[in-house]
Amino acid sequence: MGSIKPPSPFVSNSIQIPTFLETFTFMDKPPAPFSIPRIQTGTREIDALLNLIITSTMDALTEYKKTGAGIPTPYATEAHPLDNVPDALDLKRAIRTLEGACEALCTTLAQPMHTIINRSMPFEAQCMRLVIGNHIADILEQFPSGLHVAEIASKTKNRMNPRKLGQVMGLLAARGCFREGDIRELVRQQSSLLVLRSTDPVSAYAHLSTYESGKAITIFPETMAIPEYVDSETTDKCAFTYAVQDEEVTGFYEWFRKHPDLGVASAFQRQIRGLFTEPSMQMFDQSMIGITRVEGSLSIVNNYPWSELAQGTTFCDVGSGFGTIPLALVKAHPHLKIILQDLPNSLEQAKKMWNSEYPQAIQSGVVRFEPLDFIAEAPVKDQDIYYMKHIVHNYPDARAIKILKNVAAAMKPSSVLFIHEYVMASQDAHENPLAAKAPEPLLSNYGSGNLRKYNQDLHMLILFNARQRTYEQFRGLGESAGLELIELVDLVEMLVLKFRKMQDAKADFSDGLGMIPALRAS
Ligand SMILES: C[S@@+](CC[C@H](N)C(=O)[O-])C[C@H]1O[C@@H](n2cnc3c(N)ncnc32)[C@H](O)[C@@H]1O
Repeated sequence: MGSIKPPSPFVSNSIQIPTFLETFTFMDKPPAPFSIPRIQTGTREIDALLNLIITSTMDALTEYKKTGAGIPTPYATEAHPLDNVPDALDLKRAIRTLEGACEALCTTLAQPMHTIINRSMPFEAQCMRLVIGNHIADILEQFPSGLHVAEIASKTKNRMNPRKLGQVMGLLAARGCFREGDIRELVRQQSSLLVLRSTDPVSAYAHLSTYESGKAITIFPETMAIPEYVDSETTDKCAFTYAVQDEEVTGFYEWFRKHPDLGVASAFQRQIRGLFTEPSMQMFDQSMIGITRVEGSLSIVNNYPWSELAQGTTFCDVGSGFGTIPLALVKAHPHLKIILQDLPNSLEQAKKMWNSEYPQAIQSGVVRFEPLDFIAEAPVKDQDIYYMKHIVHNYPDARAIKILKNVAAAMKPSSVLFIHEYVMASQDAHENPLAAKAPEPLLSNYGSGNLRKYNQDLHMLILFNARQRTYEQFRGLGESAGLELIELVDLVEMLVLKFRKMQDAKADFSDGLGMIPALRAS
């Protein structure tokens, strides 16, 4: 037997790999350019991944440093310093690389069977649903130093079985949610779990993902072999409607309206401030507020030159839900005038929310509420800006084009339409001029660093037979509706695509798509 050579020692180019603390102190002295140690393991790709992990960690730490709130620790129990910051684009950028690199390193070094089986057991989603539905985070919040799982179980509505709840909490603790104490059954609240309290919209979004979407994803593989479903492009023949086929609903939204007592609604209806009339839809709207926070959509408020727009510029949110974005916008830029348009029920809820959050906007007429069925009719005419977030992704192409044509019909020549959506990576890396190019050796789409985008794509598939689209697909949809794409705003996780009515001259894309320089993707 030949001798086995010992692995060569890891050399870190004369500089020791700094601990986070040392690194942070180092960065505290601005004039000194900080140098990242070059790690040499003997494998170029591994070195590159390790370096990405270090540099992106430093970038994330810098963001915490900027807030002055300090760096979160894994077991902190207080509110997370950046959880409610509307504009955390630089942190998002750092985490995208960090997650992509960490996962790439693990999947490179782990045995493939380890990776495959881990991916095949997404049990935590249903454990999360159980925990949300039983208000475990609300119970734990009353006991900052922790509570025995048997006591938690005894405080739940149906007095859950403590042993079984313990198993559920054990898995969630292993996945970074909740924290087990020194005695296994002592469970403490962790800061990340504060968002699971029933008053937090992120919790509504998590419940939607695990209950309604959970039903659909479980049955989805079967639908890929059922003749009426396999090639269906309509919302009444998707995985979700198959999962609830006994009820003969025509789609997701109809099911919601029929079930004020199920899903997201049942988990929350007693917790919400009594503002709303229709619990299921109120909770859907809550979950939309949750997703708005998670995906960082509010960063549009700080990353577009709203203040340069003329006094009285009109902004019409088509399919507004609560109108979370215009609410934040008009608070920051009171010279804008807002119209919210949605189906009558949703609009009633929106009006109540604005009345509670910003009544002066209603009193002064800065905001108006105009019912609309965007499939059957055009929105209010001649607005300066039309805005649609998470609307186009709910519909297969034919429907999406119909909706866009209705918007185009309302637009005057100077109007613009903002479509705020996830934009998928396309086969052609050059197709989307703003697509952030992931550093090597990450996958060009950042791999797991962009996981939510891919999950959202599946979400649209199973609930609506729809999809998230590529830049090129958006441009094509726009052209089919008489709209041309003239500008993009990169918000890291999502993009805003700006269209105008098709004019004789094509837009000039040579200058970064007419981007305002400050908004160009980094
Ligand atoms: C996915 S939600 C997005 C809500 C909001 N834009 C946001 O991002 O938070 C879709 C919205 O479209 C509304 N909607 C569905 N069908 C509609 C229709 N035919 N006409 C007008 N609004 C509709 C729903 O009521 C809901 O508020």
